[in-house]
Amino acid sequence: MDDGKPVWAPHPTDGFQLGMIVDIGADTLTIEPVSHRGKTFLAPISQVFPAEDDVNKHVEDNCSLMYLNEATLLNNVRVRYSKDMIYTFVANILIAVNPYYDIPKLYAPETIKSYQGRSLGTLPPHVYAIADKAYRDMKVLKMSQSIIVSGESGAGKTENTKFVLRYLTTSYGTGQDIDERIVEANPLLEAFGNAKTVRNNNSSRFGKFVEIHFNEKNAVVGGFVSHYLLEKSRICMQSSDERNYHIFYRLCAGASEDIKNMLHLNSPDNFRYLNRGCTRYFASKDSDKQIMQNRKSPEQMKVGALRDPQLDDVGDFNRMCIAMKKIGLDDTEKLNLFRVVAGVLHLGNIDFEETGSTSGGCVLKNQSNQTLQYCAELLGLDQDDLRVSLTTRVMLTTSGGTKGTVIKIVVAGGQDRSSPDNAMMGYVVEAKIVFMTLVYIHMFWVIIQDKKIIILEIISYLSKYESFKMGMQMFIDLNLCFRVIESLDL
Ligand SMILES: Nc1ncnc2c1ncn2[C@@H]1O[C@H](COP(=O)(O)OP(=O)(O)OP(=O)(O)O)[C@@H](O)[C@H]1O
Repeated sequence: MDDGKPVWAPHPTDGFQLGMIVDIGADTLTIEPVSHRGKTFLAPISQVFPAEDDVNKHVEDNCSLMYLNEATLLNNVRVRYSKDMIYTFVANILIAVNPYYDIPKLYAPETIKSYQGRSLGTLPPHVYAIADKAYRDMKVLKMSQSIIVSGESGAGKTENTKFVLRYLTTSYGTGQDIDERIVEANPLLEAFGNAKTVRNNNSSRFGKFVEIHFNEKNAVVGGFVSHYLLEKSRICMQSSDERNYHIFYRLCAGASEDIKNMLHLNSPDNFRYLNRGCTRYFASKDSDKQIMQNRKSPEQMKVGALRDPQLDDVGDFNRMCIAMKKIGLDDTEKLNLFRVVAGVLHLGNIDFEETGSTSGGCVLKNQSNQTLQYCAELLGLDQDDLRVSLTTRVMLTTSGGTKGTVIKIVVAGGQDRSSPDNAMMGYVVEAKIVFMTLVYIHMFWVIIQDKKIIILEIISYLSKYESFKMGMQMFIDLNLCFRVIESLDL
C-alpha cells in the first residue's frame, strides 16, 4: 500500500470506508476519507486493505477482483446488491444477500430453464447454478452431493433451500406428483416449526437435513427431511414481540366455524401459551376482513394485524390444508393433528393449587375442570388418567422394573406463579410443560418423519405391479439405487 492509493479503512458503522493514505507510521496509517477530505484519522495497518481502482465496478466472481480481501469482497457484494444482483460467486461458493422484496423474473420458470445443464460461471451467479452443478456432478461422478446453506437468522437460508428444491424438481423431476409433494412438504413444516421472531417473521426454529433422491435415470423420485433441535421452550413461552409456532394462530384464524367449535378455540389472548407473546395475526387488508372479530385479540383490535408480504395466517392455513392433502393426509388425519394442536393450547390453561392436606401434593383448581375435559377429549385421553398424570410422577429405581413409585407433585411453595419465570419453577407446571412439550414434539416428529413423502412415492412407483412384494423384488433385480443430493439448512 502506497501513499495516495485508495484503501478501505475501518468505519464504526459501515464496516469500511474508502480513503487515501496520507502518512505511513510504524504500526498505523494516516487515512483521509474520500467522503471527508481534510479530516484524517489513524488506523492500524492490519485493518486497512487495498481498494480496487474503480470501486463502483463489480464482478460476478469475487475471485476476479484485483485485490481479494474482506473489504473488496463486501464492496463488490454491496455494489451488486444495489443493482438487484443479490448473488455473487466466490469460485463455487455462492454468496446471497437477502433483498427482502421480490426481484422480477429472478426465479421465473424461464430462468430455471436457462440454467439447466449450464456450467458454473457461464451465466450470472444464481442459486440455480449451484443446484445444477450439484446435479451434474452427481450424474458424472456417480456420488452423492451436498449443498450447505448457512447464515444468520433471516439471511435467506430457508428461501434459498426452497429455490433449490423447486429447481431440482422442476428441471429433473419425473413430472409426477412426487415433485409437487417434495415442494409442498415445506408449508407444512413451516407451520409447525416456524415462528415470528424479532429478526425474522418466518424464522425456522429447527435444523433441517433435506435429502432429494434420484433413480438410475437421474430423475427425482423421492425426498426425505430429518430435523433436529426444535426450539421447545417456544411452545410455552415467547418474548413480548415474538409468537409461538404459526400453526396455533393459523388454526385460530383460519379454521372453519365447525372445527373452531369442535376444538373449543378462541382468540389467541385466551391461551396462556400464546398471550405472553404477540397475539396478532399476519393478515393483509383483505384477509383481515375475513377473520371474525371474536377470533381477534384486543391487541390486534387496537393496533391491527401484522403485515408481511409472504405471510397470511388465513391464506397460509388454507395452503397448509392443501399441502396436507398433497402429501397424503386424509381429513381424519388432518383433524387429528388439529386436535393435538388445540389440546396443547388448552393444556396451557390448566391451573393447580396445593391440596393443603398433610399428605402434600396438589390438585387442579376447580375452574380448570372444563379445560381438563377439553384436553382429554382432544388428546383422546381418559380425563381421570390425565388428571393423575399431571399431578403425580412415577419414579423408577435404577434396577428397573415396570411399576415404580407414584410420587405426588407439589406446586412450588411460596412462589408467585403468575410470573412465567416462577411458574416454570413450579414442579407441577414443569410436569405439565414436559407433557405438553412431548405431545407437540411427538406431533412434529410425526409430521416430519411421516415417511409418506418417500414411502408413498415408492408405493406409487410400484403400483403398476401386482403387489408390493413383487415390486420390491423388481426393485432389487433392477439394482435400482438412489443417489442423493443433500441440502443442509442449518
Ligand atoms: N431471495 C429472496 N427474495 C426475496 N425475499 C427473500 C429472499 N430470501 C429471503 N427473503 C425474505 O426474508 C425472509 C427471511 O428469510 P428466511 O426465512 O429464508 O431466513 P433464514 O435464514 O431461513 O432465517 P432463520 O434462520 O431465522 O430461519 C423471508 O421470509 C423472505 O421474506
